[in-house]
Amino acid sequence: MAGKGYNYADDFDDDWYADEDDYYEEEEDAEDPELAAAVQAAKKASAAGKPAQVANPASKPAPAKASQTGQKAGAAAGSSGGLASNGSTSKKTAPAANGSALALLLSRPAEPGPKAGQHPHPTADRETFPLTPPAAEAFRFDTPSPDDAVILARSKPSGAKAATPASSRITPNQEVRSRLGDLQIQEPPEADRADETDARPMSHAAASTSGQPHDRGTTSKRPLREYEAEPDLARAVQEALAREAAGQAGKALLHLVVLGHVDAGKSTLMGRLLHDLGHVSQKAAHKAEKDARAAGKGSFAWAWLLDERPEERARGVTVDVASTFFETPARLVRLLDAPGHQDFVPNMIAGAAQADAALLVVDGSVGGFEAGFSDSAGGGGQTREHAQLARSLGIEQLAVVVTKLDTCGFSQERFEQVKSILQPFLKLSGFREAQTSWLPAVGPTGENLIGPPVEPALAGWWHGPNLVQAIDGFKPTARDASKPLRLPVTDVFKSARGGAALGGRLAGGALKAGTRILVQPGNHAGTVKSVEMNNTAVPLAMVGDTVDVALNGIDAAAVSAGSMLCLPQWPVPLVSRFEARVVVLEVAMPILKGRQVSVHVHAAVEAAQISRLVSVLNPKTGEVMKARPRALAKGQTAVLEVTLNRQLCLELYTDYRALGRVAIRDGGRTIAVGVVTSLSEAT
Ligand SMILES: Nc1nc2c(ncn2[C@@H]2O[C@H](COP(=O)(O)OP(=O)(O)OP(=O)(O)O)[C@@H](O)[C@H]2O)c(=O)[nH]1
Repeated sequence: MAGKGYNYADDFDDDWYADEDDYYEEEEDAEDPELAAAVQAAKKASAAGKPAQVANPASKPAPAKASQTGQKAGAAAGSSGGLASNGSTSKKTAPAANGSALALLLSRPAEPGPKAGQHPHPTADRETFPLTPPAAEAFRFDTPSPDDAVILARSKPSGAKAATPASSRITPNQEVRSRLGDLQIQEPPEADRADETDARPMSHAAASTSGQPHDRGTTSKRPLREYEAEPDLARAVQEALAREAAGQAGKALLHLVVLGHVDAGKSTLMGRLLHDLGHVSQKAAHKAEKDARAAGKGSFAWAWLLDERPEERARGVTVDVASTFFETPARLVRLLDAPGHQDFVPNMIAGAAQADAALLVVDGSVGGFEAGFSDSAGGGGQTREHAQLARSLGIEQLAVVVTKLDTCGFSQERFEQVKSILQPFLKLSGFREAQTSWLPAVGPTGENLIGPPVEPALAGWWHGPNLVQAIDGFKPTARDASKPLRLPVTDVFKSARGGAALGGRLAGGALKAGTRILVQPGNHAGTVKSVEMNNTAVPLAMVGDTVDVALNGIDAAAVSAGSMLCLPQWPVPLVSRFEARVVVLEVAMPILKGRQVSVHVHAAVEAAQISRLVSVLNPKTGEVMKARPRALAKGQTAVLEVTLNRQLCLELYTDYRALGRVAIRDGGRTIAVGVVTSLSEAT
């Protein structure tokens, strides 16, 4: 059954799939009658070609109708290509009230996918999503995250088939040293080291039955550890890393994403911060204020400053994650500002996938916090989804900024109340207390942004960090330049002479003028003409850098967000199918085989189908609890297989963490998040 280059771990034995046609003919789960009833309902509906009315095992009392169901014949609506979008783009519309989950689920359009003639990887901002009320309480990550499951499974060699032979274990630093000689490598933080080291062997375990490295397919079969950079590139990297290690490379660059519910005050906070740090001219500030007032939105003046940056208009960004640079005393910060509305969660995913750390902005006003933190029953705020997605996308460092306390007399009690509610949730979502800081701030007046509070009612009790101090407390992700080049494209520009310039953050390797490159999908070969960082020409870009790369030989029309820049000798896998180890989030109905979804990974979005439910795992040990489950319910850790409508540039999580994290969405809600454990390359 396994396709070419498709390696299951022992756990995922092929014979699980042997009786695929009898998939629904097996006994129901006696231990879970509601789940069984849901599956039955979905099966019947599937056979009749109409939506199923299922009991929702997650939110027990409310029956809900499924608009998409598991199906034997694979005939779910929209499976053959572009899926409908409802075209809703309203940024400020409040999410629909809970109302009738049944009616709303039925009226829910499918997740939008690429349209005919559109590039396989539409940019995240082109996606629009309906306002869908979630039907169950948000998933509480009171079990280990997918990362933790990987680590736990890996750390249990005895009995756990996922373990890798010790001989094949190479720590990242060993790899780097063997590649870069005696170079002084900047040591990653303890936690990162453990994570990387633990995660690496699991890739073999997850992807191979033989203990051999994962077969990366027809075009990219060589194990990454065999990669050696071209001598001149290796030398340039070596020198750059040495300069950084010696502290001669200037301030470290931090990628920071700003998250939070709609209207929490994100743009106002950051607009005011840019102004106070001297990054905005008085003229621009006055213009933003005037424009905002003229539009009858005077209170949004600071937000307009951030939302309408001139460079964005000039460059025509293709991923709608506003991005700008600013400097603090200790850091050069690339700011990624994600809109808060649920329609824009895909943009938030694209932003968070590039970030080293996050600011989670929460509205501290009475009622404001409650709306943003509400679960599905209360309308479904984005605070929960953003926090869970951010952690699932790899963000470990968080500062929670409680805004709008000026509306309640800067009440310390209110601040503590918000913290006491949110902190346990964040902990359960996987954020460590030691890596989470808290602070109050008021965007419009600049309280506690770059200095201590001035307002006596706040200064009287707040003696903790201000916003800049919180940002300076974040550590940039350590660089590991030992792998081949991977640059997921987030921006495409046309240069004056018609050539292509691509923007994005390097997820692996390095490049410089003269480097021969390949753009996938499409097999477009070209050469790097020049590299710019923050609008300044630079001689070299390394993993972690955000750059604009001008190319010779590449037509801008052939590239779009979600494409990948790589080396011709080390092409990125083009994948038509993959397996992922996921945590099932808040699902209104169980996930069944055949469900139509959209897959979000780095800057790419692709329509897909859940083609197999491989196993349910013990979240604590990573061991298989049930093979070929009939359905996946909220909170379960599972392995599932996804078949993409079109090819996608994808990597194993253990090879490139940033490129192997996946969010699976349906109907405008994220239903599962996890890490890619196995690839099936396109033939
Ligand atoms: N009183 C008060 N109002 C604030 C504060 N921060 C923001 N606001 C107001 O809240 C409204 C929303 O602010 P934005 O900055 O646009 O919120 P946002 O989170 O960026 O919104 P989206 O981008 O739509 O998600 C504006 O009217 C701001 O003036 C604050 O600390 N106190």
